[in-house]
Amino acid sequence: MVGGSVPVFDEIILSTALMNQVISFHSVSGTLVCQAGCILEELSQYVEARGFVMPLDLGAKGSCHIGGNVATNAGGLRFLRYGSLHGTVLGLEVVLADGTVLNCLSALRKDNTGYDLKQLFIGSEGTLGVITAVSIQCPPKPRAVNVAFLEAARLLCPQPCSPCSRSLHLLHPCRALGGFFRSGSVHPCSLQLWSVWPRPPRPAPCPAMTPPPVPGRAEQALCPLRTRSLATAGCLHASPLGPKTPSAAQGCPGFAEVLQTFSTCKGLLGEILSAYEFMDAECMWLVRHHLHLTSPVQESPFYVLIETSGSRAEHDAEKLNDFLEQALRSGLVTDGTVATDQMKLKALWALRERISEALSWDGYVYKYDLSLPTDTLYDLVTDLRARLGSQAKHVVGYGHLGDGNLHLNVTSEAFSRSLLDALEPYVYEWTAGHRGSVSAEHGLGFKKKDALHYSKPPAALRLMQQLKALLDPKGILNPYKTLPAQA
Ligand SMILES: O=C(O)CC[C@@H](O)C(=O)O
Ligand SMILES: [Zn+2]
Repeated sequence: MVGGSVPVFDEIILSTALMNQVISFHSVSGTLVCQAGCILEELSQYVEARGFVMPLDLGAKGSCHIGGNVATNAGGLRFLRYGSLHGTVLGLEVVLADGTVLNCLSALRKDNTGYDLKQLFIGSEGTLGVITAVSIQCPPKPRAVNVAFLEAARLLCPQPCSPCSRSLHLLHPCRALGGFFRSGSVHPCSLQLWSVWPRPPRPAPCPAMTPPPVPGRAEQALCPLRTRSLATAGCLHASPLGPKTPSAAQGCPGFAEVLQTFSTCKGLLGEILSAYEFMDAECMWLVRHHLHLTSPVQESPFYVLIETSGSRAEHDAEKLNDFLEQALRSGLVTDGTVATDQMKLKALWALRERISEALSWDGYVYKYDLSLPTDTLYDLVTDLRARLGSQAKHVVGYGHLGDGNLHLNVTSEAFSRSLLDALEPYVYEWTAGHRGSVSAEHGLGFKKKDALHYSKPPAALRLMQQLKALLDPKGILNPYKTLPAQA
């Protein structure tokens, strides 16, 4: 993503792949101590067999090493629940540039003895030392995991109908025309719609809705009190949220609902909420077109994936039902599916996790990984669509909304200098203008190092240079990366 581990000029590649042993695991505390070359997925399987989980999970889990995860301070899909590696890593063994083995491989939860040196190496991208072993706190394995994949709503029937006043809202007559209720009724991927609830009899179509002109194309239906087709959205008639701010409502219809769903979700799911991810309609198009994945919900400008992880299935299901009921009743969400079994969970996660892969099939990809205040996070995407026009093939936004992390990706048939010039420094300036970060979770590597000053003041850059000079005076550790040539 940022070329952090890619040799560019005269580097020597150092692989820790053979350092792949678990050193110890404490079955009461859940503290895992292992060598740096252990593959994340293998560690996950190891600790899961003992009733724990790794505090991080990434799309790249099948190949990435824990040492690299720590060196890059990888974020990923469990960040919302378990936080940053700055919190879960208890200790590190690091080889310094002069060959000193710095053994700070503590397994203690509390150790307030002076500077917390391990923190310097977490996220340093190998520029200050080579991580050779990691001590990490693993949380207990949740006994119940649910994933809900939802269509963020911008469609509300202006006429409340009695048959759909509770959780059956999903069977709102307006929706009976589309989605899972089309002929066949069960989606090819066989995910059951709201399998947590019994399926009620199908109600008659709502008279307030015009039937879709083409059978099965429910997205073309027009609500008479709305001005635009459901596919293009934009009509906020009867929105449960009332008037929106221009940025959230006019800039990107539907995103206000994504945000409001997140607030509702935090309030109602509380401690069992473990992921809140979002993707826009173009992402869905890409995974469908390039990877042939099928969407379990109808066309929508935005989709959200919510994961809960808890210790008692009934308790979690009850909480999730309450949340879904509220989200559906208030019209924040209009369609969705819930999964509890492994295969279905994976199928839903794949829609989100494989966006990056789908993008790489689309052409040349310009990638940005930004931290932004959530309420303005998507404005950059809409702004760029207008700015780039037909120069770009796709401008997409997705990411870890729960962490305020936008993955902004732009594709074009081939690399274009003029497109890059339209993107940079514009994206960085926009981000700095909103007090965001130019790298939320992927680091700076080779490609983003010169953008560091957009997120750090000159004094911080100077201190970083001084630390580098102190720990690696000859500049042999991951040279040309992370720090700009001149502070
Ligand atoms: O490719 C990207 O833009 C992000 C990749 C990864 O961090 C993800 O969340 O899918
Ligand atoms: Zn990510």
